[in-house]
Amino acid sequence: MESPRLMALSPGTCEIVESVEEPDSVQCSRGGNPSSSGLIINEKAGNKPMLNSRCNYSVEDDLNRIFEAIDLRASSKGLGLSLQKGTGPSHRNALKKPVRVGVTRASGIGISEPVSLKQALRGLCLSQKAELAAMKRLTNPASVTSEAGTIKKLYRAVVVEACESGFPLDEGKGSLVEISLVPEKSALHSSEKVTELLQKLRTKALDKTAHGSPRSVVATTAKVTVSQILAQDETVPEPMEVGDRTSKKEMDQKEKVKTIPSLSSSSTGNKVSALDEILPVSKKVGSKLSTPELRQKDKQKPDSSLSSSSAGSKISNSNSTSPRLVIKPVFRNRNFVRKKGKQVTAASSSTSGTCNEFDSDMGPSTGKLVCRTQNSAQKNASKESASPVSSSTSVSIEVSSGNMDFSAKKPGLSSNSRNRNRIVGAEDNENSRSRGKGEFSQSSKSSIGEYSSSTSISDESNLSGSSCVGNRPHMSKDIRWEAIRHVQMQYGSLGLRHFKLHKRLGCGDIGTVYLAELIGTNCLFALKVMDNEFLESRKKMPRAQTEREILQMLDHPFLPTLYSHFTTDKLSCLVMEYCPGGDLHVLRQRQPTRTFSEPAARFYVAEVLLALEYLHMLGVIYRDLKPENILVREDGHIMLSDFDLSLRCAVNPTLLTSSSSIMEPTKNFSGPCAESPCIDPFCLQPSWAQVSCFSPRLISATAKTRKLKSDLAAQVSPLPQLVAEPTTARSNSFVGTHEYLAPEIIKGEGHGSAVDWWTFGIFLYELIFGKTPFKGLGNEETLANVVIQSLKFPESPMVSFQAKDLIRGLLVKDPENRLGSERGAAEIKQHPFFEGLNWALIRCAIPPELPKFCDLGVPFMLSQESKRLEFKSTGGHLEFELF
Ligand SMILES: Nc1ncnc2c1ncn2[C@@H]1O[C@H](COP(=O)(O)OP(=O)(O)OP(=O)(O)O)[C@@H](O)[C@H]1O
Repeated sequence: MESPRLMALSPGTCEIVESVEEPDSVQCSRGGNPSSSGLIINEKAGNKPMLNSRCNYSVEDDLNRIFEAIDLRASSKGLGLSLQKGTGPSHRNALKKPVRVGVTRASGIGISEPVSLKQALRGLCLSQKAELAAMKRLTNPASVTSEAGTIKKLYRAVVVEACESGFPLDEGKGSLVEISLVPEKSALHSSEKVTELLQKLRTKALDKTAHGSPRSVVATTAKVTVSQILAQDETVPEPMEVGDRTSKKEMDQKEKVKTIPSLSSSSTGNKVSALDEILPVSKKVGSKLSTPELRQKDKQKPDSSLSSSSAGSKISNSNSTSPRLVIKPVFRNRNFVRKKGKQVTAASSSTSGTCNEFDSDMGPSTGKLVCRTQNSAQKNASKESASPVSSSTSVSIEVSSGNMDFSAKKPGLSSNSRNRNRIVGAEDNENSRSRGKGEFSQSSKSSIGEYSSSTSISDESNLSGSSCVGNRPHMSKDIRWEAIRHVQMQYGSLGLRHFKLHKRLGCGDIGTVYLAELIGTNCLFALKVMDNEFLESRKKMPRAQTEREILQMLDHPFLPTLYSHFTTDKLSCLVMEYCPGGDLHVLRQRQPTRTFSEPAARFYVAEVLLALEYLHMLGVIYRDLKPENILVREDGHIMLSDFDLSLRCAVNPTLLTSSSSIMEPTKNFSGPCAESPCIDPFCLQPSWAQVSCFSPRLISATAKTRKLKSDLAAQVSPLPQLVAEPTTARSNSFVGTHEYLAPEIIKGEGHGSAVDWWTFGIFLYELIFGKTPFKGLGNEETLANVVIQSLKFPESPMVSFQAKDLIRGLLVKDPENRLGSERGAAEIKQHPFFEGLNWALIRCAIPPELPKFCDLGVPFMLSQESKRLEFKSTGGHLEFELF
């Protein structure tokens, strides 16, 4: 039977397919119609979801019950839960065996004792921040109601099925208990052009692979551009794909209807920030504005409506003949995901929504051109003068209808081109989309953003309140909160007029960032100014909204704090934490060798990893990792910035339990023994060990003993594993930066959080080797290389085996076999490259030394004598000028 929700989807808006799979938490928190709740479990069994009462369930209680149930069954047999390989539908689950966590996991949680979620998280070695994030999410009333309800049902399902089947959990052929608390969400969105391109590319790659060794493939493809491939392919008939695809599509459609009956229609709600609610509406301001403090009146506008969606949740029990209990989400079948992705890709290609933006992005905008020119000038200026604020500096913003014209004037500046693979949206128009980086970046890899509003899954319940003030525990003592509050209280609202702009820090795809001082407070902020009309006309409003929504959620030492945001009739502004150290791209170039030492790289990637882990736990797939987006704080620690290309999706906390299986998956370790039993005579590692054979030879004897002990401990006492990252979320958006794009994005196969681990691998590679691994002569070649070319390491600098092994594990082209794809950041943290790193205390670690000429000369608190900017009205344009 066709789901009414599925029918409600608008044709081609594949993202809605994703957005409708919102957990029922949304329903609960919004008092939504219970019938539209996505939960379908037990309904057929007559167990009506207790929609009212379930809001009171405690996650911990439910988890405890699960653990108790597991414990009972396990202990009654005197065995731990055992994972046995099965066949059929649940076979895949056998492959999803968690790699056991080391010693630390043995404490805190155990199967023999019921444990709380908090304990479980602790035991899983999650960093405190990550733990807080997960706890916060789970203690969020909306999440609790959803997840507690779901867990309860899962619990029932486990117990009922176990009882009915008569098989205890540890008996029979398989006892993997895999519990997904919420369904995966797929943001299906595609670029027809790129999909088509890569379809051909892939066909070509396969042909090549079939006809030669990988090495010869590499050698050949290095010279073949995508256009050449396409040109050749035009003469070659497509191999029966069309018919197949149609029938596949139909089958997929049926499958989708059959397996996802709970797809719900998306709902849209207007979101008015708490700040906006609190603040009175100022007088509407005209196009002419004069001095910032006196004449600028910001009209506080309610935030644009955010597309919200509710989602269905489905938990299907495997009807395997074996006594396995597998409770897994619909999209666990990744083949299905792929099919679905393709199907939606095909469907969306008939609509213009996505492509419109893609196309519109191709055209150069006046604003962007001006911005680029000026940026070049400014970049040069930063070379010539280390002084961040010079008296001769002039920064102006011009806002004209439809276009945003940013300009920064510095006398005597020459252009300094630093285009590195710059395109956004179209390969043939790369120069039109240059992204200025202000003084910080001297080179930039522009982000590709084929994006539609539906990709952004707005979920108000996920936002920790729209007020940005005072709800960031880790920054609660920050005087900047007080400063903002003070101004708000004094003037009733916060607006542009309360800031003086000192200089432009850089401009991106959707706005320009200024170093701004809150007048009268001496506090500095990074003020991101976006032109509403420009955003609307370029269909970039969803990106701006996504960024703001994500920023509002963040509370992490390696992520920016959003202090406030306000909207006038012309501009949208984000008041963010200012990061004075520049970005890692520039910092790398300022290293004597233009590369970071391995310890320095390890430090930076470790902090980035924690930030990504936190984001994933919040249901954010970052998608745009690159050195340019890693800003350096005053204290040398990092801050991941720029979230407009991020994907919001449901977190899919998964409890993976396996036990006696001592054959831990080694596929994620790409050492010589990763794929098959080790035949290396020097390999001392037992065949069941989870590390590749290089470990015994490279790690210390103590570390080796510790490892073996922990492995043995894990063997005796296997523990359930909580994976709280969106490992199965899916999107088909074509977003990212060429050199950093994951193969699955390029191929348009649908991607999930594993793209962040791919970019993480490229990122580490670039920090260490000073270049990205697949860069071609042009963007097309780069894309082709990403998909086809095998990974190679330069001979210099000399890099440890661990570093290379980590990169190899991350840069696995198949996302399913990529390190991190199964258990997220936890998997990566355990890699020997990070051996000895104290994750919890990394904030207190001493960061790599910053070059003296870093932009740290800008005082955190400006002196009263500092230069200031004022608004100036010039014929309909809004200008800020330094005088
Ligand atoms: N909080 C901050 N502190 C200091 N500089 C910042 C801050 N945020 C942004 N910048 C600078 O401003 C520039 C523009 O940032 P922004 O996030 O708008 O765009 P972007 O990173 O260039 O990319 P995109 O076009 O994808 O948005 C950045 O390159 C960075 O150098």
